[in-house]
Amino acid sequence: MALFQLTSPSIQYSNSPSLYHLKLTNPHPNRHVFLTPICINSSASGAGAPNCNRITPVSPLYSLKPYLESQWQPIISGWLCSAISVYSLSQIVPKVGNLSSALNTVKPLRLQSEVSVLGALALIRIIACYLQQAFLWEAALNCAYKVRIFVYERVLQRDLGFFEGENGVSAGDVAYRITAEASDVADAVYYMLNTIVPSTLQLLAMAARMLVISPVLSVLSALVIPVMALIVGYLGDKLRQTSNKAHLTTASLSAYLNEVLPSILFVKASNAELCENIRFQSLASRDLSACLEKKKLKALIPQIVQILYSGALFSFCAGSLVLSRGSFDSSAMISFVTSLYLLIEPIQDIGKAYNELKQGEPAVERLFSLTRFTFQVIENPDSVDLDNVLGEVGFYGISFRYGESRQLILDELDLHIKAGETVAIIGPSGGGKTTIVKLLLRLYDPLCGKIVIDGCDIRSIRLESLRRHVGLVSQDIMLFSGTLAENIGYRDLTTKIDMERVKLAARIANADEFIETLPDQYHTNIGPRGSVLSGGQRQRLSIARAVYQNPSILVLDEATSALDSKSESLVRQALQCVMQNRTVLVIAHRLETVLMADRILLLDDGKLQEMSRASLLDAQNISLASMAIVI
Ligand SMILES: Nc1ncnc2c1ncn2[C@@H]1O[C@H](COP(=O)(O)OP(=O)(O)OP(=O)(O)O)[C@@H](O)[C@H]1O
Repeated sequence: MALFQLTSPSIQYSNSPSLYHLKLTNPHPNRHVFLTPICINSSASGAGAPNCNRITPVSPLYSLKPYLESQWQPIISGWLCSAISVYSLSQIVPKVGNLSSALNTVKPLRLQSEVSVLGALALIRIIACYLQQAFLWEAALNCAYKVRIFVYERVLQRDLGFFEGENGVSAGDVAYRITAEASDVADAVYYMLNTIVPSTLQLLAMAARMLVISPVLSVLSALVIPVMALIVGYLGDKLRQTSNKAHLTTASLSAYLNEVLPSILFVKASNAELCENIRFQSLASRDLSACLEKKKLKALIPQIVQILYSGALFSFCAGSLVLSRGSFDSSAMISFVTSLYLLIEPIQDIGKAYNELKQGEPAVERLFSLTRFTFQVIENPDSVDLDNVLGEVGFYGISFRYGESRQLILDELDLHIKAGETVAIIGPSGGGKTTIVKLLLRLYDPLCGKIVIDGCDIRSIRLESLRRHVGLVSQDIMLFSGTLAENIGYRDLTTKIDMERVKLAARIANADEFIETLPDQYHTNIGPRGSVLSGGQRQRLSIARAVYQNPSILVLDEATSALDSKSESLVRQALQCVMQNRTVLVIAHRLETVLMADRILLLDDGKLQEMSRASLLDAQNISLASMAIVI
């Protein structure tokens, strides 16, 4: 996480009333940071006070500036090639005129030399054009690559609250933005780079040549440009709107697929293929209409440019014949018309680039909107690393709720767990047991109260250090495509997985017995989300992963819920072994697992109360059952 210090004592105003500049210094100078410029619109507040509710980006494309700057080398190379290409084109045009007079005079030697010079120039232009496109695509794709990397890094930094709850952003939407929309950004950047210099150069070169031949006709032909600009501008704005709509419909399609396909087992078991087909068709048809509208508009803009300019070309050709009678020779006439024709090409390119930019704008905006946020869980710049953790945990006066309008889930809750102790928390479904775990991992911060580990407030511990010392076996088993070893040694995935530790962890979690029966043992690929494994095997694998991490505090959130009784007893033996050297917080619904704990606490109405084993057993069939506690 990059924290910035505001060094300017006050906000400085620029000449523009709608822009404020903040001076920020990065206290981590060795870390590369991109800032997204924003404009704070103060018009509603008057007297220059910034209205923080009305923060809008200066322009979505402006966010790309630092990425473009980092690609200056291929950009300059591409533009140099375009200058060579335009120069050769500007030499070709008069040569075409000369060729026509050479044809008239029928001088074979002159004809031969004109043809060879023209051929050489054409070859130079072809090579330069190719290199120009290659360099500019390199810059555009590198730019999109860097944007992707940055956006994904920021997405991973976002608080858990961004991904869950009623306003949570779906994984499919995020995936669509980082894949497809980032590709749209590459296209927009390419067309922008290809227009700024190459098309402008060609336009200027051809316009200069026309001016030399006939200033009057040139000025007349230039009159068409403002008319075109107005029409294209209007259509471009429409294109941006339809493009935004198309991005949203495709993103919802992607979000839908990301939600349903991982649950294919349930869909099939519920005979829901037809229903899902209907839901998909409805989303796909909305996407179809939006994309069709966008494509039609995209196809229309260059055609309008072409019609306008072809009409102009026709009128000017006819006009030039009348006006220039006697004043143009045939070669000047051919040069003028060729220049005019070649002037259309960059104008069309500008039209296309404008299309791409308008289409890319919403993509850039949606991508960078993922990166603009304020942390809810803030890491204190002075936070410390914990080296050796004994595992004493304390919750003092903790209150918490998800969102201001919601009711309290935890209400001044107190909990003290001694180092090395195993505590089981039971309680009604939805009572807040998992929420306690989220708070311990600092995935959310409590409204009030404090949580301490070995006497140290977790707000003053570096998040990475805190989460290294607290291992979690969660309710939803999270496994990734890859081998068994990669899943167990997940912590060291990008460094070096210690195979000895992997095997030891698998043995402790009683996962080794099934792993060793597999053909590739620890190197067996477990498929998407561990689909080749049974529920019990997946659960033991996730326990092995927590054991590999060797945390001082282990949280088992219903870790044995998916096990059959044989596996559960195997895992229970394993857990007993794991529990010996660490603090364990068990959230369990199974009586056997609960009874493994040193202490049992009941979470009810946001508060914890201790239960004796005897009362737990007594109450098993009466009051606990009436509180909807599953044991
Ligand atoms: N991200 C969230 N946004 C809004 N509400 C949430 C969120 N996560 C959980 N809740 C709500 O908070 C309450 C407590 O949830 P929690 O998952 O902590 O319960 P639990 O005791 O672990 O339940 P279970 O035993 O069924 O897993 C529930 O009512 C749940 O609907």
